[in-house]
Amino acid sequence: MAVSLKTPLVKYRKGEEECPLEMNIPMVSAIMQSVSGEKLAIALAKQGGVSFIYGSQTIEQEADMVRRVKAYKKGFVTSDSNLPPEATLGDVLDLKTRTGHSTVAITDDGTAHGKLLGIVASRDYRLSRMTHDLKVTEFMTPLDKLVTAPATTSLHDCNDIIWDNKINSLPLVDEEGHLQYMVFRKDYDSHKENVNELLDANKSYVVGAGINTRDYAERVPALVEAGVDVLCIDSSEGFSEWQSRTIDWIREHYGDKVKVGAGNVVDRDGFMFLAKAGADFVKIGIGGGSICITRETKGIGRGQATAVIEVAKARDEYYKETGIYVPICSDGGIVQDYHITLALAMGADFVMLGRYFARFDESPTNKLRVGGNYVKEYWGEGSNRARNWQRYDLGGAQKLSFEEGVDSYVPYAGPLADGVQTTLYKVRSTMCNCGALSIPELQEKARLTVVSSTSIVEGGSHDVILKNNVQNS
Ligand SMILES: NC(=O)C1=CN([C@@H]2O[C@H](COP(=O)(O)OP(=O)(O)OC[C@H]3O[C@@H](n4cnc5c(N)ncnc54)[C@H](O)[C@@H]3O)[C@@H](O)[C@H]2O)C=CC1
Ligand SMILES: O=c1[nH]c(=O)c2[nH+]cn([C@@H]3O[C@H](COP(=O)(O)O)[C@@H](O)[C@H]3O)c2[nH]1
Ligand SMILES: [K+]
Repeated sequence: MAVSLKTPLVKYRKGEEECPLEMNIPMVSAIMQSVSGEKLAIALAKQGGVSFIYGSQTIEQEADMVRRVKAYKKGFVTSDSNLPPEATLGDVLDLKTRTGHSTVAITDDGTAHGKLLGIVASRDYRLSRMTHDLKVTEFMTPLDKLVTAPATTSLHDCNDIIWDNKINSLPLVDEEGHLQYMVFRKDYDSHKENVNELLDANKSYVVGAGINTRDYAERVPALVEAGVDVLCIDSSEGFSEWQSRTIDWIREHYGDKVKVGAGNVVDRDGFMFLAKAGADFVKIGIGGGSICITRETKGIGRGQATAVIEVAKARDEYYKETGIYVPICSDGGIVQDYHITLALAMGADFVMLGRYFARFDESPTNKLRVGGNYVKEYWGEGSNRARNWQRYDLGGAQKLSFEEGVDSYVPYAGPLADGVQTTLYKVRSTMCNCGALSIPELQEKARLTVVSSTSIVEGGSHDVILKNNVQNS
């Protein structure tokens, strides 16, 4: 389909200059422990969107996650299964159970970047003939019998070496013999280009990170140093002096070079406040998230559609007055794929999703089997589980005594790439129905109408006996 889902992530003088940071799809992942870790960030950037790495962790941990996303090289894997030469067959088997990987690098210090001594793969041992206390050095394929390549070898050449030598994995070593990466034969298919992938000028994946309105003077420099592309202040309350102070501090120290979104707001005044404070984008949504109980606990918030429609008007008004287009993001509450299309039609430039992404393989949480179904864990940033990492307080040392989010399970949904591609196929298809080949065109052409509850029932399958539900006795 010739439909473009390109959309601006940060403000720009529309009509006069290119947006300095655009996405290829209108999706970002929520600033949450249970959603946006480095794996999800890489998987989403491959599809053309951006993750905001969660800020509810130490500055060092967050900066390290950003650094690892920026350092990621497609097809080059940092080995997660490594053992020292003293290790035994028993250790190999234990490690295999833990990582699920059957290729183990034997390095002098047992780390991913130690001096490479050999490789153990399944074909190197026979459990029926060997005891668990046998040393790996007795049965590994030693370095002098291994095919390796210099760390600077291109992925294309690595794949040729793998095919020519009929091997399953190729270790890449630096000049001192330290292991740098592994390239695996089975990953070959995923090495092919992703047409939508979102890269910076150095061909690294684009990644965002969440910040707060307290430790920004330390956190922002660490994230910038790690190579972050865009920041976002993570809070339920954007219409606040704390946020303008945070943006002021960033402008004072970095000018416009460091991009920072702010939020959340739910009305015109909130948007105008943040736009004037200098936010690069503005995030909308209080209380609508699937794990949010803010409206129930505090009685604040607003219906998501009402909020998006009002803020979109304010954005257009601000653009008319100043020539600056400040993109807006609808955050939370997306359940059906078509809700994304609706949010865009109502004027959002992109959407932020938590529950949606938490369901995929790449989210950082455990996959469990509950009641015969696979699920993944998903918890709110305002839940005790998330807050326990520490920062939560009300100005002083006193801990908040009530939760604003829940801890939950969501149905497991497989790999992110498949999920996102299916979702966006539907979005594009609806855009075609509306005669729109781009998001701005959708915003202009889509006709929104209020529906009754009867109409919603009518819209689903009804008054038929679904074959799936017929019990065969
Ligand atoms: N979108 C939503 O509806 C909601 C989202 N959340 C999520 O929960 C997490 C926590 O959100 P919030 O509770 O809004 O966090 P927050 O850190 O923005 O605010 C917590 C409290 O600290 C105060 N505060 C902020 N900066 C301060 C400073 N520099 N000095 C002193 N006091 C300061 C605030 O006024 C507020 O009372 C975020 O991840 C947020 O996205 C939580 C509730 C609702
Ligand atoms: O009231 C809340 N308590 C929480 O604990 C909480 N954690 C996240 N969020 C917000 O929910 C958004 C994700 O929503 P979805 O799961 O519906 O995509 C996120 O992007 C946040 O805006 C919270 N809101
Ligand atoms: K809710």
